Amino acid sequence: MSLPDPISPLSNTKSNYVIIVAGGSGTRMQSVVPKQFLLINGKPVLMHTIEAFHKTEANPSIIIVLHAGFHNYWNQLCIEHHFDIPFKLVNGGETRFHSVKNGLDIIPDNVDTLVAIHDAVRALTSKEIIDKSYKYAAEHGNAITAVKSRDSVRQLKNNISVALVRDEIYLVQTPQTFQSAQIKKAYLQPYNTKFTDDASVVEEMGEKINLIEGNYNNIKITFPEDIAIAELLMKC
Ligand SMILES: Nc1ccn([C@@H]2O[C@H](COP(=O)(O)OP(=O)(O)OP(=O)(O)O)[C@@H](O)[C@H]2O)c(=O)n1
Ligand SMILES: C[C@](O)(CO)[C@H](O)COP(=O)(O)O
Repeated sequence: MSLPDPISPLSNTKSNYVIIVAGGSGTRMQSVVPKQFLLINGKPVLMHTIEAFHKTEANPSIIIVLHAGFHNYWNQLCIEHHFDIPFKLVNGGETRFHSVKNGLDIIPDNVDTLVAIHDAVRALTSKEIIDKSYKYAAEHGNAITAVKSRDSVRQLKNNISVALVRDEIYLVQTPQTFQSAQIKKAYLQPYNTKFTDDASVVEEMGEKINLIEGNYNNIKITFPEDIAIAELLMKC
């Protein structure tokens, strides 16, 4: 376990990175501590997420983005749970965009590498999907995990709803993995509220966005009932 050291850059000892963003406050969860610290089957959500990346072939250097006020709390949790996977802690930002940017800042500029960006609260991603995303991004510049909509979809505009072609609708998840030069350049752009994920930031530069198959179990833990759902899904 590394101690909080938010400013020093990482040395380039490995070729892959993952930035796990855990800088949110979880307002919709309405829990006493932010949802990334809640327990799934006895272990904090964030630890499950880190473990998912640690057991991959990509074996990335792990950057955790957390609000400064929670660094000590997290380090205490690591001691309690005997959690010894190495990581680097970085301060969270005002929005998800700013948190990702803080993570990117400690990845050296002069290194041609791959960077996966992942929500701490998507603890149910899989080893296979993570490895596939690094491999695909290495060949094509980026790889964005997504699943096809299982429901019919309508768009509502000016009080008129229109059916969309369901087979053309994908629901976007994380990991979203990029060649480092591409994602670092994209995050030099000023913040825009339309940036709801990393693909939308890269797309703004005119880059093609490549979708790869995600998994339906990879829910974003958002509302109180999602903890119970995640516990069940993890046992499946
Ligand atoms: N300033 C922020 C806001 C969000 N996130 C992270 O981005 C991911 C997706 O965000 P979301 O599910 O919206 O988390 P919260 O912002 O915590 O939740 P809420 O919107 O309910 O407040 C989470 O892992 C969250 O910790 C972050 O790192 N920094
Ligand atoms: C990045 C993301 O998880 C892709 O689905 C999602 O856009 C995050 O959205 P939020 O508004 O930060 O919950």
